[in-house]
Amino acid sequence: MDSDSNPPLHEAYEMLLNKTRNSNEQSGCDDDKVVVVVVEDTELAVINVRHLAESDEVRREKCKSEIAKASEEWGFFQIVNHGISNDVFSGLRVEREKIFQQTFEKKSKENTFFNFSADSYSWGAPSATCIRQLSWSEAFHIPLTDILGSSESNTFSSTIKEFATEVSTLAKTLADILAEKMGQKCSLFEENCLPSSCYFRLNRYPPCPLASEIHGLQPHTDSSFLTILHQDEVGGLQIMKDGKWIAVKPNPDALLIIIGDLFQAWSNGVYKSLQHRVVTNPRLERFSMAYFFCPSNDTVIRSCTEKSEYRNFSFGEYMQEVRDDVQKLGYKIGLPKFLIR
Ligand SMILES: O=C(O)CCC(=O)C(=O)O
Ligand SMILES: [Fe+2]
Repeated sequence: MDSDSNPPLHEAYEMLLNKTRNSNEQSGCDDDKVVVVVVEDTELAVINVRHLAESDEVRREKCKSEIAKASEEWGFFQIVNHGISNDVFSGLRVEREKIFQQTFEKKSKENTFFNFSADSYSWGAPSATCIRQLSWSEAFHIPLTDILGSSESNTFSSTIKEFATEVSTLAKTLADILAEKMGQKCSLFEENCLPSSCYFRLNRYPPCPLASEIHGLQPHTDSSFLTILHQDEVGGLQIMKDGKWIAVKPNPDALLIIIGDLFQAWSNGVYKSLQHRVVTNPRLERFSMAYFFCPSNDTVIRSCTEKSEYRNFSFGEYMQEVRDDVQKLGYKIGLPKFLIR
């Protein structure tokens, strides 16, 4: 990628390094290195979702149970035969290239061609106060309402629209299965998680010569009900299980499903919102794209169980807390703030 396109990550790194050297402030940054922990490269569950369309009920139910079990035990699974065509992904790759190749200056400004607001673009973690909070990456985080609601016609918006239509059906199918396995038949997703309330994110991780020291993306949970993630062949995604980071081997045929905070709150902790992070690569550029299955801002998330660990909250309120914490602290707190004490 052209040097004009890259965000000033090196400068941000130097600045944070100097800041750490010159100050004794701790501010949640007591450990300025990425903690090196055991990484196991295991075979993670791969679920063939074609079975959901089978006439044989036993096979259908078995597949649904696998989905629920993985969401309870891991908060993560991979799916194959998901029905989203390779053509859609090829189209997305072309558009992604175009959008990241623009100059950094252009990316950071309001973009009328792509119809994005300036805050769709982010890089490096702007409110990082120490190196541990720096993410060696850039991203476009796009509210799908900006694209689906626009009459703008260009290859970027038509490719995203096509993807959004296919992926939203998949997301809703998975969410309905998870609700059914909690004994709930509800209209929550049908009524509140419309394609236009969801988000699409394009991530780019430039090669990082300081690989062992910095994250590509700092550890976090997703604020969605669930996330559908596509990663390229480079690798770097790690998930947290029983206190260990586990590397997710790239599988070109699979999509990754990550349970987010809203499902954890809604299921009162039965489904686990998964901590994950991306580690950098010293030589290779990496890309990923994520679809966040989210409700409208005014949707109230209340547990489907009689008693809940979490108080009720609206999605809008939740996101506001997340934004405020990231701004103030450099990182997200998320669900622990909503625990009933
Ligand atoms: O790049 C990846 O593999 C993970 C991206 C991610 O976690 C996110 O965008 O929330
Ligand atoms: Fe994530």
